[in-house]
Amino acid sequence: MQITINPTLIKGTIHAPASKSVMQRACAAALLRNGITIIDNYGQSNDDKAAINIIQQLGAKVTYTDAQKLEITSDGLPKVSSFSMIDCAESGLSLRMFAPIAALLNTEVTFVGHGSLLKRPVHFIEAFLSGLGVTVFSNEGLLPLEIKGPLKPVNCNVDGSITSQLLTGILFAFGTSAKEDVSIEVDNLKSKPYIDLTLKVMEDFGMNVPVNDQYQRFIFKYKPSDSIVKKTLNYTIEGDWSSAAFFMVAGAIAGNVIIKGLDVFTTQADKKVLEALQDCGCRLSIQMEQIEVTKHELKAFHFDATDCPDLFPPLVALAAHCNGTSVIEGVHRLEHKESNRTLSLQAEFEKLGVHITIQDDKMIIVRQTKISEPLTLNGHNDHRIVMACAIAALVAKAPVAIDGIEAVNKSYPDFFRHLMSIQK
Ligand SMILES: O=C(O)C1=C[C@@H](OP(=O)(O)O)[C@@H](O)[C@H](O)C1
Ligand SMILES: C=C(OP(=O)(O)O)C(=O)O
Repeated sequence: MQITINPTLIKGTIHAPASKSVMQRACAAALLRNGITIIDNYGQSNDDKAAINIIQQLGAKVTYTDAQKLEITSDGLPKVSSFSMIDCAESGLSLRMFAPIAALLNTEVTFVGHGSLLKRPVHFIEAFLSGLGVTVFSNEGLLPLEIKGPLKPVNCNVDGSITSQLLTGILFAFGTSAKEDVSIEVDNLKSKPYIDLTLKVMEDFGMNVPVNDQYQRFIFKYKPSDSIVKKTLNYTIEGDWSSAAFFMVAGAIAGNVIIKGLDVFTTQADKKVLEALQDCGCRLSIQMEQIEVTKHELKAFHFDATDCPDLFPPLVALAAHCNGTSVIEGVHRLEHKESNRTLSLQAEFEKLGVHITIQDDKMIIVRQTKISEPLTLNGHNDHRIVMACAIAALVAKAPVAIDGIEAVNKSYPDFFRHLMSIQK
């Protein structure tokens, strides 16, 4: 599907969608909890739907209540009736988080996926799980991934340099099954705040939470598990800073946006977008109930996105409108996302007259002359590239068409409806 964005000023209020990072973790935690969990403000993106389907496959009962909530009933142990196919759609987190959880079973399960997930590596999941005695086969480092446990938690080592998502899954799996003190050594962990988020959700769900020794070691102290059914847990999914970042940038470059529904005390990694907005000189008002961003003369900024890689696309759209040369660090984190985001951002922003060069781990972004003819951008089947292009198009000199806009369904199905609602 294609959309054409005409350059325009914007003004209005957006309610941030539910965080898919929190929602998918809450699904995992509800599966591993013995009792009923009622989820309010549940996510409805494709990644959220993938996690809901997966926990059903792994034995949880999920119903949608009249009060627009999600009720999840589980006896706390993943289970499958016989050979089972677990479909992660395009969600990297669902694959990497549920693989160690499904490995707790002694039944064979096969993880499959679609679209961009078919190109994302699984060799590190294979290496880690087979080191723990799990039988694992991949398709030469790609999906499908066959797993047959049972995984037994023992002292182990995991590489955190490509992604934090596998560690998230290991923490959930160990938190539910450790029968003695165990520690997980982690090398070179990236995306650290996502691990804070995992520990926070584990705590909220009453799980056995490990001690975090400077993100290098996670130590579980044995807690005997009780088999009694716990009382119903009500859990609300907080708003998503990663999605909201696009509209904050839109306010900074093209008018005025108020964003509601965000927790300013969150552990979400992408709250760090506020630092870039502060540095570039837009007008920013941060209150408990809302964040307001208003257009102003913008200057170049320097930002380290190593631990919040999803901010690259919106921050490139911001840098593209700043005077001077902006630098964003953490380029090595971009290769294994829905597209190779370094290449996608370079290709599409070049068409908009923005020059992006790479120096080792740094992305250098320089605004050049704006192109005054209508042009067509490619979304690279990557939701964040589509959203970055759409925001940048608000301040182009001519109409900009964007192909493949359905990719936004992965994280933010309402993105274009929200964007239309604030165009003046
Ligand atoms: O745990 C999570 O919810 C996520 C972790 C990050 O991935 P990496 O740990 O691979 O950087 C992030 O990019 C992804 O969108 C969501
Ligand atoms: C990379 C992303 O998600 P995931 O890795 O969970 O597919 C994302 O949402 O940008």
